[in-house]
Amino acid sequence: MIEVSHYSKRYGTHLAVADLSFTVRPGAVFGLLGSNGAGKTTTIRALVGLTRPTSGTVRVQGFDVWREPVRAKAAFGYIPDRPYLYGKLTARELLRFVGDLYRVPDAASGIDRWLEFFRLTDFGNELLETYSHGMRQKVAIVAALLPDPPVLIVDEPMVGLDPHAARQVRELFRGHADRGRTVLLTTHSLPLAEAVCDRLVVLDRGRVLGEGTLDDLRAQTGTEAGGVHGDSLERIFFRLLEEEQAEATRAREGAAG
Ligand SMILES: Nc1ncnc2c1ncn2[C@@H]1O[C@H](COP(=O)(O)OP(=O)(O)OP(=O)(O)O)[C@@H](O)[C@H]1O
Repeated sequence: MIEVSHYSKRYGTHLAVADLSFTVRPGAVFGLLGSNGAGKTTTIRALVGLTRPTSGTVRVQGFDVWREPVRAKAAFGYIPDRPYLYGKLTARELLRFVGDLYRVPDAASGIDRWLEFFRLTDFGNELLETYSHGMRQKVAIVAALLPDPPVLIVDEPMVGLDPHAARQVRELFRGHADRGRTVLLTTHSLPLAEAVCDRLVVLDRGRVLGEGTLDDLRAQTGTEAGGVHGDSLERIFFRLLEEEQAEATRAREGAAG
């Protein structure tokens, strides 16, 4: 379970996220969407304890990430957009380290299974500094999933993955939620969001433009109803941005006139 309540983050005078609230329940995949600079990574960084909220609270599995960081951090796996992996370790060494840290039972056979799943078995004993970007991304995904965390937090998961791996990862996230876990992801990939997310928040410049299921967003934007003929998320996303821009223009003209 993830609970974000009236979260705001200010960098100097710049308000990066303004009064954001949402809840992600077990069994759901929740998507955080938005343009560049919308505040997605800022929100993720608060959820994983890397930045302190200016105001509001963020909770993971009921633990306030700032007040009870160790308990909160034990409950989630985090896949960052640019994962840092120790280059002088092999993939197996890194994953054994993660297995020990989270006290994963029978980690060795889990590691074997994961390496095989991502076609990395032949490279398991190579140093991570020799891995390609996509291979590193796969290792970061395995490191987050090896402890089978109740909550999975993912920032831009598909960057650098080939189409086969991208499909595997999509199915992994859906499967994780379907086993009663909680998944939150940010993405620029509207097809990914459309394929796996139960609910979405669309952010722009730190503010919420829309929230809900795809059908809720269709209703909010007056786009076509759901089902096979329903509007795609892409059209809804652009409609929300257009509405926001039209409103900003009206406000500017009102202020000028
Ligand atoms: N450490 C920081 N110091 C100052 N401003 C920051 C910092 N981190 C982010 N920002 C600002 O906060 C806003 C939101 O940035 P954020 O990285 O959360 O966006 P994003 O939605 O993840 O964008 P993208 O899709 O481009 O990754 C931006 O205006 C950015 O310039």
